[in-house]
Amino acid sequence: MGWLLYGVVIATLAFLVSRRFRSRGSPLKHLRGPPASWLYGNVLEIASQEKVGDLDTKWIREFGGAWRIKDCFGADILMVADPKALQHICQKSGYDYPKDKRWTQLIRLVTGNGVAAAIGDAHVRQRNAMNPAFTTAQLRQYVPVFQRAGAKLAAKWQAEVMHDGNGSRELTVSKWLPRATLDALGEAAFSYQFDTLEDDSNELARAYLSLFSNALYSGNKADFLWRAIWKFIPDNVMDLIKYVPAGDARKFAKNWDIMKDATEQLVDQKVQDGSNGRHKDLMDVMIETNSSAVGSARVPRAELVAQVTTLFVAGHESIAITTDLLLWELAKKPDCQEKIREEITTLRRNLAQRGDSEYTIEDLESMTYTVAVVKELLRLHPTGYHVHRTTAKDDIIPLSKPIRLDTGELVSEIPVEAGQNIALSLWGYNRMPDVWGEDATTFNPDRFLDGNTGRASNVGLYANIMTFSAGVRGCIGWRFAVLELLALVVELVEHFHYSLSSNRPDILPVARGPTTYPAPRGEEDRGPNLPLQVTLL
Ligand code: HEM
Repeated sequence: MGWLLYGVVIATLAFLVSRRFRSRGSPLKHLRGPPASWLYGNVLEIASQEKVGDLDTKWIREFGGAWRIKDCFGADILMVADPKALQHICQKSGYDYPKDKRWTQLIRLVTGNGVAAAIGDAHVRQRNAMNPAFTTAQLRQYVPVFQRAGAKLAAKWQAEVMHDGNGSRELTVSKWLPRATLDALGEAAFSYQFDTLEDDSNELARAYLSLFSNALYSGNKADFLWRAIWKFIPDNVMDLIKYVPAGDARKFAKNWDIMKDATEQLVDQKVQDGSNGRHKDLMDVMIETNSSAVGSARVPRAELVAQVTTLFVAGHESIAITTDLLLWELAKKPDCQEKIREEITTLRRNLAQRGDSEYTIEDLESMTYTVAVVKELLRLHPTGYHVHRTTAKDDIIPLSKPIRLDTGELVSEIPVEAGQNIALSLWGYNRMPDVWGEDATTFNPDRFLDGNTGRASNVGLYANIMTFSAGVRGCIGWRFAVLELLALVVELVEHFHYSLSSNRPDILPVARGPTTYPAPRGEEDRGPNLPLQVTLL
């Protein structure tokens, strides 16, 4: 029954969509782009490319910093990697380039109507309620939490590698990292102990930990067609989609019910108890900011709950996967591990001299080589490799380097109509030879020590990279993420040496879902899966 409904809706809307796009005469019609099927456009090949970014690399080489790809049913998507275009869209145009409706709908299904899905006034209100939880003063309090989570994971790995007595073992590091980052976020955000490193039976933790695999491309092509028509469905009708007994919606709805019920209880308890004299966690700050807001600036309870689920979803797997990728790069570079260890030795010595056991933001940021490694990793491996936007009004997007149209004409700007979908290639920009030089695809942390932070300036939120996107919809947790990454590197590199697994050395960064992840060749469809040989030093 569900599939019948699915088929009828898709067939009807496909007809409408194709008429709409054929009749419009898009201003993108002379933009060059790859060949595409009418039904699936280029979206299927993006989800099934061998390595994330293979296509972006090919397309940038062929067409320059902006090109046209196709969505399902023949609709145009403007794809950009050009730094000036990204600055214009993300940093200079405020809310003129909102998220593509398909993505906000998907996010609403997964996390409720929190800040990542909210648009317009609701977004401003939610961002304002969240901002005070990410100030330097607040971040200072989260650093010891990151340190404890990393140390606990290191102890776990130590027990694992000592299990058969020889101090070296192949570990699937990606199995453990999301637990450590979820535990850290639980404590920093809520003073809540998930303790998933000890026991993963907590229902709420399981709901969060299984979300990522639910969002992967399962090989069901109909999901792409289904999502392509969401753009044309009014929001109140979309709210009923979770009841359609087919596709992603069903999986997400089940997860959402668990997350929502448990999170409501947590939020209500927090509102009632306050911080009770202990350090304020992220949620205490959000609740306090909200209770002093008046009228329409106040975030209603349902949004507050969605806010929390959003933070948990946005803030744990992203860091876990980035750490996977970081350990993978380090496993290929023993000299790099050694340099990091030298800085950790200095850090521990300084702490001992001060009589401290906990490090601070300044301690972490003074580890210049380690910071350069984290920057370089974030540049080479942006977990969210594409970000999707649309245009709220007609506009002209400037380019830093002209591109050639199919007429042969060279242009330095692209006119766009209201409602045009745009894919921002964060991956493409981060690896553009025009910006990063001829070694753009090489892992070389020294570029950040040599002051080569890219030839385009003031792009993105950190280190001139687009990994955290930018502007009003840029990542609110970017500094939280960088500090947690640094703390994890300290705790996980100090006593362990990493090398590639001799059984499965061929690791691919794959793109089966909205975020990339590492997996051995042949095991790409199973989600993050990084085996490394871990040796206790
Ligand atoms: C390495 C880790 C992370 C990466 C690579 C990352 C990346 C991103 C990107 C690219 C966006 C923009 C998405 C879009 O425009 O569609 C984003 C948004 C967001 N991120 Fe992160 N993020 C990371 C960690 C975190 C953490 C730790 C938190 C919170 C604790 C967080 C919270 C958010 C939120 C709430 C948004 C939505 C912002 C809005 O729409 O106003 N992220 N992130």
